[in-house]
Amino acid sequence: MSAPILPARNAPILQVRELLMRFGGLTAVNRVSFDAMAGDITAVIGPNGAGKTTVFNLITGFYKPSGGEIVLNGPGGPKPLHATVGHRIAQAGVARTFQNIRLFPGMTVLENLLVAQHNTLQAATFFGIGAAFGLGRYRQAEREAVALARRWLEATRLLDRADDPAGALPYGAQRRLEIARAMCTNPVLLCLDEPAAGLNPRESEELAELIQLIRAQGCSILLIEHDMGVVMRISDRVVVLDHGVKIADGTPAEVRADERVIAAYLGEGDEDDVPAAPVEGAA
Ligand SMILES: Nc1ncnc2c1ncn2[C@@H]1O[C@H](COP(=O)(O)OP(=O)(O)OP(=O)(O)O)[C@@H](O)[C@H]1O
Repeated sequence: MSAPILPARNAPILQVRELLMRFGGLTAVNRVSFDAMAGDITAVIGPNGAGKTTVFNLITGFYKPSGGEIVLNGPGGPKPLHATVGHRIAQAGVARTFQNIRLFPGMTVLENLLVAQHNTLQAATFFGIGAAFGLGRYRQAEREAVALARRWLEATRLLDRADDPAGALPYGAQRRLEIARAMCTNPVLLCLDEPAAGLNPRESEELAELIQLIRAQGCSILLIEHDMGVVMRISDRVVVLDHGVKIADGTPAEVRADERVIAAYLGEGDEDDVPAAPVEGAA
């Protein structure tokens, strides 16, 4: 598998410009602009209803914006995601996970990862014709798909559960499987929507390590997360939304010292979520 040609670190992998999303009379995302740098973990945070998931849904093609631009600087050059249909966005190298886990619970763990590679397998086998005739090219593509799945099962510590139904895994393991499935599409940008939701502190710590491992392998990450311990520890840059508007954008240290950010969280009654620094040595 040849490595995709990507922008150098410190060049944007994703450029969001004046992004606008209206639902009837409600402006959920109001002219938001930010860059996500190649090789970075960029967090998008904000109180409930700030517009975070809507931004993700716009980047990944679930919604079409009312205005503005989203450009991915992927292996094939700049791609205007705002004018690209959802499955083409996935093919361009953007993968995502969801707030609510969306696996195939009756399929095995391994099968969930092979289904994620369906498009690659089809393309390698002349849309299934090769498979029907048992062509070598199909078997080769299948071997590569299983090898990629095994690699991510190892990274997510799920290899020993490969043959179990996905629905039988504990919650934290299902969250890791969702990430493994997204990584089996070989993305250049991974969008994680609240990956730490429902995890205990040890699982959150392991998740933070997994996200850092993914970044170390050259995949840029966009992260929505309410767990400020995770966000402040692993993010290179933090974008803060409030009522659909960007109110801050900077390093974790800059953002947590920002008066507007503190006021936005306190104003929403989410005092527990105020982005304070993680306490050293805390469990
Ligand atoms: N499909 C939709 N139709 C109408 N309104 C929507 C739709 N999706 C989101 N909204 C509204 O847009 C606003 C932003 O919602 P969004 O889910 O993006 O916020 P969020 O920051 O992800 O919140 P949370 O942290 O609670 O998940 C909210 O007022 C929400 O009710």
